[in-house]
Amino acid sequence: MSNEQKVREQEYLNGVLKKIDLAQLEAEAEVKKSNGSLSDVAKAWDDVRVKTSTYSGIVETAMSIRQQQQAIQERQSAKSRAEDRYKTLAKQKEKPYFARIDFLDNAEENREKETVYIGLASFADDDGRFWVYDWRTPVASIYYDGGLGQVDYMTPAGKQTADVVLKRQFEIEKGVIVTLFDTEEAIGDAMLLNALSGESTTKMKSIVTTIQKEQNKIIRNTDADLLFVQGAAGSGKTAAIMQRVAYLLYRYRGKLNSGQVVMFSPNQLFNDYVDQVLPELGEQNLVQLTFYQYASHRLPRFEVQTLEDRFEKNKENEKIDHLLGSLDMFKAVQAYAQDLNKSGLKVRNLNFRGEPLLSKDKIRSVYYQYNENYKLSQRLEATQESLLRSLRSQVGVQMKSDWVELAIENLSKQEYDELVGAGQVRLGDDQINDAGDMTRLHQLGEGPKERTFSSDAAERKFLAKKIATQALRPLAKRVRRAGFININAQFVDLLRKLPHYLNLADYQISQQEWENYIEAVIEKVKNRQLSLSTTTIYLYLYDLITGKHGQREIRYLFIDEIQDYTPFQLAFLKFSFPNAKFTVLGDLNQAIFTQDWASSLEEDFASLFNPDKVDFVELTQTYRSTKQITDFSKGLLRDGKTIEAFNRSGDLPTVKVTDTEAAAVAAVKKQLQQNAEDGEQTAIITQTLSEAKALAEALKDEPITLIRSENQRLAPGAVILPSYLAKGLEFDAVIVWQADAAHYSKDDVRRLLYTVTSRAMHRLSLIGYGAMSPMIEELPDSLYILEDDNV
Ligand SMILES: Nc1ncnc2c1ncn2[C@@H]1O[C@H](COP(=O)(O)OP(=O)(O)OP(=O)(O)O)[C@@H](O)[C@H]1O
Repeated sequence: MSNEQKVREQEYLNGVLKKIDLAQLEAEAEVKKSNGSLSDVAKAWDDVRVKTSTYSGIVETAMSIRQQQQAIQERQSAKSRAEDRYKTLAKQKEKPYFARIDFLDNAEENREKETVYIGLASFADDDGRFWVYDWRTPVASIYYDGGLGQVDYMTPAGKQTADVVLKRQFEIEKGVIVTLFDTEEAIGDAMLLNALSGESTTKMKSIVTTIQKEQNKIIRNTDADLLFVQGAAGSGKTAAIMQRVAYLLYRYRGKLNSGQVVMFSPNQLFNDYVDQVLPELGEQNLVQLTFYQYASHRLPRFEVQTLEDRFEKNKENEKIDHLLGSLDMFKAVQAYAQDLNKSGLKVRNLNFRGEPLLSKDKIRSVYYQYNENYKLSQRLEATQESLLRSLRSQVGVQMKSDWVELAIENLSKQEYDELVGAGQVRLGDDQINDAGDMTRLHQLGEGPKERTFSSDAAERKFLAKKIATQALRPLAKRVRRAGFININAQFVDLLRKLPHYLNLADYQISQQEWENYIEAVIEKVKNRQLSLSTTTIYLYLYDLITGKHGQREIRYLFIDEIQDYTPFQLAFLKFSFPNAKFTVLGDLNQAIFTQDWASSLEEDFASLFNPDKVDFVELTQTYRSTKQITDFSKGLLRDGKTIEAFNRSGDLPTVKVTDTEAAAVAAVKKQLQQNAEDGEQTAIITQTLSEAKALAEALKDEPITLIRSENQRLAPGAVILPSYLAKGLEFDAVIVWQADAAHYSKDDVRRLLYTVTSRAMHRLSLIGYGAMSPMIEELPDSLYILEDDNV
């Protein structure tokens, strides 16, 4: 790169910065102006005359209040627009752009060379000249999608082709170009290497300057209803979808807001880890939650199984879990619910004063009096209406009953006043808040009013009606909430009848095993506990019976770590978010909950969508770890060959197996100190929580934080955490604890070992005691350094 070119680029940069300065001054003036006009409008409140003596006066007052409100709203939004612009400009001033492309647009006849600078946001001056283009504009796609020469890119008007003649990348700091280089590749390795060599922080960063071609496909996909991303650990799946959200919010600005984008993430720690990416890109955060949070929010009275419990304690029922998580099960629930249209609804009596007022039989006969063409939801609605009518007619019956008579006699003065509404001060002028209040005031007339009755009988009737209505109100509420349906009994009934809807033998489950399982579930339900798979079935059944339509306003749904979901859960999410387009990310090699059947997940889920609307992207290149760490972790897998390490070099992983546990703890301490000296943030990853606790106790003199629950915050400095909480996260250095034969020898923890080792960016140490893990022993010696056990 000639010096002359560098000087010219710096001149361009200076020009941009000057324009940004000007624009910032304007934005500042705009903020001030809107502040001023806001206070003018506020003062105008004094001019609003409150006229309440005549109806036209009230209407006039209401109109001027409304106008006032509108004026304030307009000024307020002008103010926040100006403030947003000011903030964006301030950010742009630090680093207005990071790349430049020169190209000839094949669509244009005279084919003049165009130059486009690409940054985090567009910047145009008052004359409409674009100095910088947002990375999400169609033309910016050229930068990510190819090297020099012909490149296709998508615009809202269709596919375009450009002939790229220059790609230049910049590092700008405080208004000065630090480095710049031309590249022929999509994104130069040098830039990527630079981006990847940094230290980890507790927050994920945006990757816009170095988005890779395959990731760009994920980010800009707008066609698919289901976009399935399969990618190795550290291949940037999460990074890509965070940028995808920013892209979608930009592309559909005005039609889509961040509240309509939901992400299901593996744990709360992960939510914390990624929550800066979108704000860094100038967008608001999306809604993030875990499946556990979603389910337990919907079932507040149940204790839904936690991650810890799911991972550590519930491994005995694999066959049954397989069945409960299957699409067969999903369809069986549907078929069962369909049959409830004919018979079989489980209801409970609606008791009043200890007696059934609306008995089970009565409710059931109402429910089934409608013809078979009714949907379950219509049937329920019609039943509710009918039961509410019965309750209303009960008011008349109850009014004449002895208990009401007694209640009237026993009324205290205060209760009496409350019932008749006597002595209450009517709405006075001092209580007028808005035009609605004023209209009410007009209708009520003025002054407090005592209620008088024409006769004792009239008074008694009035009181009796009030008392009976009040007493029946909780029952009406239960009817409205469909509280007469005995959903627990219904759920157990579903499990009992399941063999009519699917073949247990397909899942190698005997009748006896199934019955035993049902007994265990009944016990759990009595204690208000549900496993994650049963929770989903329970919710689905409930939604089918009550006709819940799901959250229609959600437009995009992201599911990270999809391999830990069951097909049932996914089908349920599709049902619950009927208008959402799905982007799901997974790595079958990191399936730590669902094990073997994870391999059919992709197919199962895709079968729920129109095949023309399903896209699949595979990411094989990994970015997180050094080549040495990636080669080691992929070596642990039976079929890890397709994973390609990015060529960033570091030390070989070390493996140390000591004779005793105490010696292994000492080795961990030593490694921790070494990492701290080298400025590498360490995570010690254990298999289970109890092991994490035990090790934390043994290391209690070290500055280290135990992360025991997914709801905890990720702390800076060294941490110790169980494997299932490390999902999706990354650390400079990882120490895998108990990496030995006693803990890592069965094949079912192979993926787990892969998952935990792939969390390391720069340094990986495996420490255990007793015998070496056979999974490590199988690896070629060249992949790691075996340290002897003298500490
Ligand atoms: N194009 C890129 N440029 C710079 N850094 C990248 C790029 N792609 C990914 N990375 C970085 O690589 C690391 C791993 O990315 P990410 O966490 O998105 O991977 P993942 O596929 O979700 O991994 P896992 O399945 O293990 O959770 C992150 O630090 C991310 O910032």
